Amino acid sequence: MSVAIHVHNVVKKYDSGKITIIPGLSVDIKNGEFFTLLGPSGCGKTTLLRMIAGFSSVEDGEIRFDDQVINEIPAYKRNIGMVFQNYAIFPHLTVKQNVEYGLKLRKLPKADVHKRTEEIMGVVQIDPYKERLPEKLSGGQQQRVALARAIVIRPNVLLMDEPLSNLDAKLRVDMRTAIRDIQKDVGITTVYVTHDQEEALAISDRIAVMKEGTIQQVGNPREIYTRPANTFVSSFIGHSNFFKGIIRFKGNEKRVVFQNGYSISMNNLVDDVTDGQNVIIAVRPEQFSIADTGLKATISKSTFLGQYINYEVTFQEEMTMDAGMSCEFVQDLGHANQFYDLHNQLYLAPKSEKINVFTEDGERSLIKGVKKYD
Ligand SMILES: Nc1ncnc2c1ncn2[C@@H]1O[C@H](COP(=O)(O)OP(=O)(O)OP(=O)(O)O)[C@@H](O)[C@H]1O
Repeated sequence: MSVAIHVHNVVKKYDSGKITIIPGLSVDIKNGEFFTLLGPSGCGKTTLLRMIAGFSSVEDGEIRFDDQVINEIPAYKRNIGMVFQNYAIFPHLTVKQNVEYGLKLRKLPKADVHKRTEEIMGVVQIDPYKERLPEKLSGGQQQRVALARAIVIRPNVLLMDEPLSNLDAKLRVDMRTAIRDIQKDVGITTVYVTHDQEEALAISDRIAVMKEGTIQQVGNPREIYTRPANTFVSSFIGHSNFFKGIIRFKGNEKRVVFQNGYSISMNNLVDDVTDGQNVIIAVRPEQFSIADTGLKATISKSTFLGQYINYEVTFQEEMTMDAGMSCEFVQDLGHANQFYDLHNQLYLAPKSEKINVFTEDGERSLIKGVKKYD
């Protein structure tokens, strides 16, 4: 029976309380949801996952599965399925024996063991190799075995820690689609850890973006990408070009003005912005269009990526947040009719309806709830 997971004010300390890794974190994960913890290395994703699993103690706060507090329940009684980066399957057992293992441990009747094993091997598509030893399987196939072994026991929750990071790029993409489909098929609450933002966007119902043991934002992939809560999320998920700017009121209209005087009208800024307020304007590489006037950019590098050309550009130093910052824009080859070489100069104009504006310290978004995106 799949459950909701409630994490309430949870604290993690190491070194007899001297180091605090998670200072008090709360998050609610819905029943049946594919929920991803995403953040840079060392931010505490694995620590949080291990606390949910019961492998790591909880110093303060509470973790509940539905209504049941599980803080003191040992890992083996939490009925959890886990999949790790290093597949953790038994090398001396065949695929079928690996999958059966957890069921036999639970002393299920033989007929049930057989039925459930066959069923799951079908779901994750490993039945053709069921008599093989793991060493005779590819990485992707081994990871399917690990997944089958984790879900065959019908756990309350499925926890996955960077399960794809040992696979090559193409297989990662295939496997993430497979994992997503299988998770929806069996409908089990899943917490997935990754530091790969593209993977998180592709696979998740919702994502929690973490930094230094705190959650910066929780939202569905589209919200996280299009409406990041602060500049950390904005630059961690995809690329953002940050410019210094200032808010100007012109009658009923609110504008953000770049340092070179170029301005764009914003119709969805929060009410508490003030005339003359310093802000940070975040423009995604794909949010620029080439124009006759706007921000003057010089091409410093161009990379052909098949469907797109990615350009690195420099703007006037005082316009960007820091002088060494790499700025980027992309040109969709399907629509572009002119291409640029090194040192070429051009004007880039941000498409204003999607631009995010943040407070000067980058901590808060100044755009308020825009619900519809094109
Ligand atoms: N047993 C431990 N004792 C002391 N510090 C620890 C211990 N385990 C983890 N840490 C520290 O806790 C922090 C969070 O680690 P954690 O493994 O949760 O990060 P992560 O976000 O999963 O990173 P990665 O993506 O690199 O796996 C790190 O700074 C790590 O050094």
